[in-house]
Parts: sequence; C-alpha cells; structure tokens
Amino acid sequence: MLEKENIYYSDSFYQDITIFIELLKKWGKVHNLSGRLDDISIYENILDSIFPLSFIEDFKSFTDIGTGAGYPGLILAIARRDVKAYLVEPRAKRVAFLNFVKASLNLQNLTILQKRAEDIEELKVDLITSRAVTNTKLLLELTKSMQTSTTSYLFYKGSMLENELEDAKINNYKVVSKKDRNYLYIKG
Ligand SMILES: C[S@@+](CC[C@H](N)C(=O)[O-])C[C@H]1O[C@@H](n2cnc3c(N)ncnc32)[C@H](O)[C@@H]1O
Repeated sequence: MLEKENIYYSDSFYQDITIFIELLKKWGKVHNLSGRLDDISIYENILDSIFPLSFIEDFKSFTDIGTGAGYPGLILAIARRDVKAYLVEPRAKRVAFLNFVKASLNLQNLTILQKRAEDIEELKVDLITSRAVTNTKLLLELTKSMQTSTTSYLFYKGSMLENELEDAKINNYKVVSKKDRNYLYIKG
C-alpha cells in the first residue's frame, strides 16, 4: 500500500510499522485507543501521517500535540529516527500504549510527555504537528511556549479550512489537499 502512494521506506520502517500495527490491534481492543482498527483504516492513518514528509522542509525536532494512539507523531518518529520527537498526550492509557511501542521498537529519538499542550514549558522545536485536536487559532495559542521565530506548523485538517484560516490570521502558509484531507503547512 505504501508503494502505491510512491512513498518508499527502508525495510526497518516496514518491520517497525508491522509491529506497531500488531500492538495497536492488541491494545486498541482492550483499551479503546483508536476508533477503527481494521487494516484499511490503520494503513490510511499511517499514510496520512507520513504523506506530508514529501512536501515539507527538513526539520531536526518536532512536537506532536494530542497524539492519541500514534497519529501522526509516533508514525513520524518511526519514519524519521534521525529527528528528536516529542509526543504530547494527556490521557494515561494512550500514553501507556505510546510508551510500550517506544520500548518495543527502541525509539531512542522519542520523548512522551503526559501533559496538555498548554502546560509544556521550556521545549523549543523546529516543527509542531497536530491532527484532530482543535482549530488552528487555538493550536497556535496552546503551543506558544514551543515556538521560536523559525518554528513551522503542520496541521492535518478536514475540508472546512477557510473559516479557520481567516480566524487564525496567518500568512506564509500553504495547503496541500488530498481527497478530503487538507494539510496546512505554516512555514516559520
Ligand atoms: C480526536 S483525538 C486525535 C488523536 C490523534 N491525533 C489522531 O489523529 O488519531 C484528540 C487527542 O488530543 C488529546 N488532547 C486534547 N486536548 C489536548 C491538549 N490541550 N493538549 C494535548 N493533547 C490534547 C486527547 O487526549 C486525544 O487523545
């Protein structure tokens, strides 16, 4: 499925993703981690997570706000073991799952913070990502403490983006659309 999208990754990425899928299915059922756990939905979520790597500028660190069961932050951390990844998620069961995957895959680039975005202090990153958490204006406000003058943002949005963009009063951004997904990339 990843080949179909013209996204090619190393053998170790495929191995890691296979283990992630096994663990998600096992934990997901018991702990109600993520909505749909069929293969197609999981593959779609994985592809959705990594697709923007094909168009965003390179980065050395990122924070994902509200990672839930792993999208997009955990998947990005698996795809890019060379970058420092911080996952911010307040819910204990989701954090336990993320920590289990981190240990199982020996993801040394990954730090999991059981916190709300607005409670993070002293963490500066190149890129801030978020999917299905809240609107753009609020995301920018909640992540103020993590921003530098060069921090970029990658928000995974649905179709109703126009009003959000007006509300957030941002410039220097681009939107890449794919089916009903709009990837909002705000360049720092
Ligand atoms: C709808 S889920 C989306 C999870 C994942 N990003 C995805 O796309 O599958 C929203 C997640 O955001 C987390 N969340 C809500 N408010 C948050 C906040 N202020 N800071 C960090 N995470 C938050 C919730 O605990 C939940 O796991």
